[in-house]
Amino acid sequence: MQRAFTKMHGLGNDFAVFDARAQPFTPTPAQARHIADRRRGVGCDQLILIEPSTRADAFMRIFNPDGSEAEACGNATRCVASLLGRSATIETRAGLLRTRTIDRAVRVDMGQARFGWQEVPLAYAMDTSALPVGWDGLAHPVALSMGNPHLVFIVPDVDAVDLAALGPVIEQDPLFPQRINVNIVQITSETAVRHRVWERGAGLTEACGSGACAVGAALVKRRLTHATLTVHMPGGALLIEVAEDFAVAMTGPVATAFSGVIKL
Ligand SMILES: N[C@H](CCC[C@H](N)C(=O)O)C(=O)O
Repeated sequence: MQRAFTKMHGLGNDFAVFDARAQPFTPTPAQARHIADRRRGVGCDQLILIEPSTRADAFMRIFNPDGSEAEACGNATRCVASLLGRSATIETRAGLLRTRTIDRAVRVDMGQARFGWQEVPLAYAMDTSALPVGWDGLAHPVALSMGNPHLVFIVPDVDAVDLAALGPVIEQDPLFPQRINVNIVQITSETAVRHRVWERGAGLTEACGSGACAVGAALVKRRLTHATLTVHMPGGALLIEVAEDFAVAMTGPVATAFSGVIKL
């Protein structure tokens, strides 16, 4: 079987996007791993499927390179929104997301950050605004869900953290029944931060949209920054706006690299 795809990225967080609205396609975990493989397949941080939806302009499914399916993907939501036109509603497992494309930037209402321990989820009850846990100098993170699970550690210097070593250990800790995305953030001013991420099921990526939203919500929860802030990641920056009810909006660029066909 041959399948056409569009290779896109949001700040270097890259995706193989398959439009499955006309031709249904559900990759097996092995096929998702093959497509994401940067030597044997297309190569991407996530495989994205656009499917029909009865509630929105499209349903978006998200597969990590390890074959696991995720509930949310901020950067891919911006990419798919840019394919659907000026303002679109996209349904994911996390719910309905409203998007608006203004020139080359896309704004996504990513929904409310959820801080309940069962919403993250954690394996048992804890104060999610400062978990009483630590790993090699990373301590007292904020735990929350943006539809997908996130941990946010506030650190003095993001470059001093060996995230490649610590990320997988924390991601797989039994405290997180569905594993977790591991974010570290350094506050550089009231309205700007530096962010690095170890993504669940994907590892280190250049940027993480839901992670940037989680960072904004965590810092506002801890009253450490302004509610509108710029999150700087290795691949570029996102504007994050956190509302009173912890609804989070994210605005940033998208790019299409090329189209292709892969044999499965
Ligand atoms: N690895 C994430 C999904 C992709 C998130 C990221 N690429 C984004 O832009 O939000 C997870 O398993 O929850």
